[in-house]
Amino acid sequence: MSPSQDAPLIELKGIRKAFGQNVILDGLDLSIRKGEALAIIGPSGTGKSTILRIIAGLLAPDEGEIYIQGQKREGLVEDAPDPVGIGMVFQQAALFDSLNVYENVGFSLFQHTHLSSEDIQNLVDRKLDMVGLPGIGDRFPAQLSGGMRKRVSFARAIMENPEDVHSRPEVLLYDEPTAGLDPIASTVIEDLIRNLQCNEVGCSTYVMVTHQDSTIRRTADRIIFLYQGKVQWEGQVKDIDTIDHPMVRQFFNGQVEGPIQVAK
Ligand SMILES: Nc1ncnc2c1ncn2[C@@H]1O[C@H](COP(=O)(O)OP(=O)(O)OP(=O)(O)O)[C@@H](O)[C@H]1O
Repeated sequence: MSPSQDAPLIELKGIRKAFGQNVILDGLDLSIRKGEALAIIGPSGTGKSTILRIIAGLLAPDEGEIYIQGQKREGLVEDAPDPVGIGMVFQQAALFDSLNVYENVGFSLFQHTHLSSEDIQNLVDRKLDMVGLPGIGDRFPAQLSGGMRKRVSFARAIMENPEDVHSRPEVLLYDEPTAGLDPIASTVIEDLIRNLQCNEVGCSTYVMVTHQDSTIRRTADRIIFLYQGKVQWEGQVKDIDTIDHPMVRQFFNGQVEGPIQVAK
């Protein structure tokens, strides 16, 4: 294997990020390989979403270097495109209240393609089927439950432009995609994330931030545990019930007492 094939797809080196006096990431190193399903876990407020925003090129670190496919990123993604597409699935993305589900999910296709309404309708129907919500295209967001709105947002986030084969990002960043969903709806989304990962030509890469035990177990291969600005533990999903790392045990057992300081 040549060195470039062997290189990580994404590499963060010595990343430091503070908001005011509050140091969130403190010399973070992280490598992500092509085809990996990585979960970043850790207590609330430890900087998991901040890492996703830095990887996506939406937020600049104060210090440190970011390499995408071996190429050093200068500035933000808006300054220079990355050599591979990196997409972020914002689960909280609000739907447009004045548009129905069909118009919301097909929004980018209406804006950026010349597809017919019928073609867009078919593509939207397929995505709604995938998120387990067939036949709701005519409804408006106000007529949906909170969980249904999240799944519609998800359907919109994974909509691809069939006129542009490159519209599908090679790396997807998921920020708490199953938060607030019931266990069955969570399973639908978890399976979908896994099924979307691999196709005939290979496996794409994703980074998952989640607090949901089922989502960690069902969507991740590798896990990093973040606390106090650094990676405290790194391992495989299969290790989480047997590893005796005190922070990992406290986290999965939901214990108040332990090395992780609980904000009271
Ligand atoms: N733009 C910002 N300005 C000021 N502080 C910020 C900003 N963005 C994030 N923070 C702070 O940085 C810290 C880390 O936030 P972040 O959202 O990355 O944590 P998280 O681990 O994803 O948390 P959670 O699990 O609760 O979603 C928090 O204390 C947050 O208040």
